[in-house]
Amino acid sequence: MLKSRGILQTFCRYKHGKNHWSRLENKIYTKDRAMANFDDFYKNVFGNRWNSMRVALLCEHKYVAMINNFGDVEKTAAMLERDGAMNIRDVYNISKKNQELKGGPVIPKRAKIVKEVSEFIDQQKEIEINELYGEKERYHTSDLKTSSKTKEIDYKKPLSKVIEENSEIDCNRVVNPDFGNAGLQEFVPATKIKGMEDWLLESDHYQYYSNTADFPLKIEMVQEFKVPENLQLFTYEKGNISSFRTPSRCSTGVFSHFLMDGASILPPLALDIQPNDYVFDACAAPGGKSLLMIQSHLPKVLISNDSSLGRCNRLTKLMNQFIYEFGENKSKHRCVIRNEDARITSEFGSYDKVLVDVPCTTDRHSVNVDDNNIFKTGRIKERLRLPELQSAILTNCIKLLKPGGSIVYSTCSLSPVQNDGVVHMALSNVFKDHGITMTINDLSLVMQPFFSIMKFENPKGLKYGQMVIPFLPANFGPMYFCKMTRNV
Ligand SMILES: C[S@@+](CC[C@H](N)C(=O)[O-])C[C@H]1O[C@@H](n2cnc3c(N)ncnc32)[C@H](O)[C@@H]1O
Repeated sequence: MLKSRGILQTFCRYKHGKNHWSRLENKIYTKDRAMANFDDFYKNVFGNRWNSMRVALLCEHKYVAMINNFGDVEKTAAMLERDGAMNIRDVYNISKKNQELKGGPVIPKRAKIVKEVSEFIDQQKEIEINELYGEKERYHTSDLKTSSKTKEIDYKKPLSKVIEENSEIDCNRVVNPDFGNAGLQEFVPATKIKGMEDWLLESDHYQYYSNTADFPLKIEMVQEFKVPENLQLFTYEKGNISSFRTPSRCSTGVFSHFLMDGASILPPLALDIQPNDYVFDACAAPGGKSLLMIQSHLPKVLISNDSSLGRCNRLTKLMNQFIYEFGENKSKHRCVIRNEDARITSEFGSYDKVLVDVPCTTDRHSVNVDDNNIFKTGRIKERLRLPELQSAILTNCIKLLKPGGSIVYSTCSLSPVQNDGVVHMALSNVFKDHGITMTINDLSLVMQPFFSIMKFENPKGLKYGQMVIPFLPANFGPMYFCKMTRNV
């Protein structure tokens, strides 16, 4: 009797409990919310191409293997070659040579689509601002648009004159007081959407791509790019979905190789670190990109910084697993782990190279894993504030550069707001607040030899940076990165 009651209770729990199949079927998982959000936003940005990116994001992720120079290098290289992997430096050099034999690379063009996208977003913006804030706001927004259009900056003028005139433009503008001093209006601050969080989608409140740059800007095409001699990075060719062996312990006790998203190698490589450079990795944890920079043996000093203590601990653990005697002899490896908010680091003018790999919507993670997902209902404000956080980190990190020093900004998001939009905001901030001007280093030419192993977004669709997009035969990314150099 007792036994049958137990069975009945279990049955009822199963039938009516939270794990009942009908409940599970109807449950909206956080990763589904993330996908619904991306479907809404990215379809408008990428059109039909979003469908193939979407499939790739949901399928198995592709990795590259970085050989650990503190382990048994030859043995690991031989093992990877035996398994059919190719050295990325060889792939790059051969592709480059082939391009030259075919008459040289095609000079890429930018920014046609940007205009179309921005026009579309402008229309959206008008409609949505009216809906959210009423007619009064339309008056302000259109006023702001006209005033910024009527007074264009002449970039050939001396900097001091430009600053003087720029401040005059600011004074003449009708700035919407509800939007703070955001003259460029890239996005509505998260504080302005209080109470609307439940139904807000990404594209409902962000406004980006201000076509008018109210700062002087030079764009230079980078002509030279090299994978450093000390780095041994291996990949399988496009279409080959073999996976790498699990790293094993070497005779020195460290792991043989490190597996990372293939597109993640590009931001630190784009930095083009030179021997004896002082390097700052602003958002370093869990540490893949810092590890790559250490493996190149190029930096004189690398400060690997992260604002999260827990993640700094993960970073230290990673370094101990891959760098021989890291804990005992940090000075030998010239790598220092620091736990600081990169928005307030104040070593201004100190670094030759800075990497800013910011927290973002981590698109691939968000559509696949519920845990630690930024699309959780409780994290809406944090998510909507991301562009503010990203631009504050980038703005401060630009100030850490020596004149002539370079910075690479990167995200693993497809969102134009978090990518070109944040770069635009930071360029505007450093000019307006500190008179710092930057040159965009356009990497679209030197990235072309990577086309044989990764899928890149057409530079026409981007304003400042490059982007590796998810693609089934080469399922890396997404990874956006933009290189800039501080003018003297
Ligand atoms: C995308 S992850 C960085 C990944 C890392 N670069 C790598 O290659 O492994 C972003 C990191 O930024 C850190 N972060 C967030 N806000 C920060 C801030 N204000 N200053 C410094 N780090 C921050 C997070 O703790 C997180 O570890």
